[in-house]
Amino acid sequence: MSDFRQQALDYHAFPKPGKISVEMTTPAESVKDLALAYSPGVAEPVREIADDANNAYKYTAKGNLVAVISNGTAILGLGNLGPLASKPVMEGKALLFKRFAGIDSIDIEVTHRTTEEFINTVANIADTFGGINLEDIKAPECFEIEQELQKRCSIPIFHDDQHGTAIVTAAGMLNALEIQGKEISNVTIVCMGAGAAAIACMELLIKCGAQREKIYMLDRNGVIHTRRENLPVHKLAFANNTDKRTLEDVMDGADVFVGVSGPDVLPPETLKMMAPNPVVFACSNPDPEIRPELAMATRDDLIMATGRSDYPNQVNNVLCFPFIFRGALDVRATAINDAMKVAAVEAIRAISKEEVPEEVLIASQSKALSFGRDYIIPKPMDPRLCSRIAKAVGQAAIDSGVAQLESLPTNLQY
Ligand SMILES: NC(=O)C1=CN([C@@H]2O[C@H](COP(=O)(O)OP(=O)(O)OC[C@H]3O[C@@H](n4cnc5c(N)ncnc54)[C@H](OP(=O)(O)O)[C@@H]3O)[C@@H](O)[C@H]2O)C=CC1
Ligand SMILES: CC(=O)C(=O)O
Ligand SMILES: [Mg+2]
Repeated sequence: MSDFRQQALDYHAFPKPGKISVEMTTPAESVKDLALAYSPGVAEPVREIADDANNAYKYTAKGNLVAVISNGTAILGLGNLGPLASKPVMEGKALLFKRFAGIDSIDIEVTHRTTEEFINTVANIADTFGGINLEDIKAPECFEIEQELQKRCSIPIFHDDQHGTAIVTAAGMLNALEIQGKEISNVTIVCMGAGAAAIACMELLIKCGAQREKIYMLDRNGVIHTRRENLPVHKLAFANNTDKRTLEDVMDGADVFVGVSGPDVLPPETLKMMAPNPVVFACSNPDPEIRPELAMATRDDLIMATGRSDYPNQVNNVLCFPFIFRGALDVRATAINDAMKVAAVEAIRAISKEEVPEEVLIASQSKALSFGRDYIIPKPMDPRLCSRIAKAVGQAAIDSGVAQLESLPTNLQY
């Protein structure tokens, strides 16, 4: 067994199996404590909440609690391995919520027969939480699930693989294009993958100025074009009126490659075909569409990003989901809307251009980091992410009318 594989398994097995636990926040030592915490004292907040549901934010953990919910149908780029196998990833997301944004989070893996059954299960438990982060649910079911839950629930429902990924991709892409001296409105974009992450990334890039006609999206059957039959509706929106059919056809002269598909699908010979100064986001996890070493050895004019922590330029939704939920929870937002997403994009972009604090250099084992080819986007452990993104998102929620509080709380702990 490789060293790293064993280390990863040990990390998950010790000192206790798993990565998260539940802690008490009030004393429970004496008879008096128990009388307050449980019977008879607990009846008082019960009555208050029965009178007014908003009191759940005052007397329970709801307001700082996010459920990470999956059915395991698209676990990273590993595929449909079922709900239980997704648990390490979902515990990981819960760990990241706590570590980076102080949000208590619990993972829930749902076994279901139909999409409707999944939706009913989540809708029926939604009131327990301040927000729901849907994770690793494959397309096309993820679209119906998110839309239906948003209709049925009064808390933010956010499919991280769609919107978290799109927000970080947009922030990184706008910065990378700026460094490469290219305008988003002029670039030709190849998107490998046509699922949850791909559709949301391309839709947000279009909102940021990219032209739909200049986007070529591919799935396992090659380029998605207008003459392909039986395209599902989410792919139809990206059907390009083109004679190009293969990855090579569309990569010839392309400025941007976004990979949200699977491992090793971008051969070096194809990378060579791109226009000068290209941007390559190979974001499939854990194994990217092309390994950075290979890409950098193939040409030296590219900006390269992956979804991984162990290379420069980590384009990964970890830079978004803890902080966008922090902002949403802080103002009791009922939804996460486009205004909040754009606020997150801008906040992430801005931090990338500022001086990097010493603690971030130490945590990322870097001697120096400054805006440029190898630093297009902040490091996840940058403490500015929480305060800056959360405040921008909270304010956007207030301004766009989805916050239940009228202003940002004054006692924020970050
Ligand atoms: N860095 C990050 O932050 C994130 C990265 N990702 C990565 O993106 C990938 C997709 O995730 P997600 O969108 O949630 O999953 P989905 O199951 O919703 O979509 C997967 C898509 O990838 C396509 N695909 C898979 N393998 C290949 C291949 N060999 N060649 C061409 N297309 C392929 C599928 O094609 P078809 O439609 O034909 O089946 C499908 O369109 C994963 O690797 C995941 O790790 C996802 C979210 C965040
Ligand atoms: C990062 C992530 O959410 C994924 O790869 O699915
Ligand atoms: Mg995911």
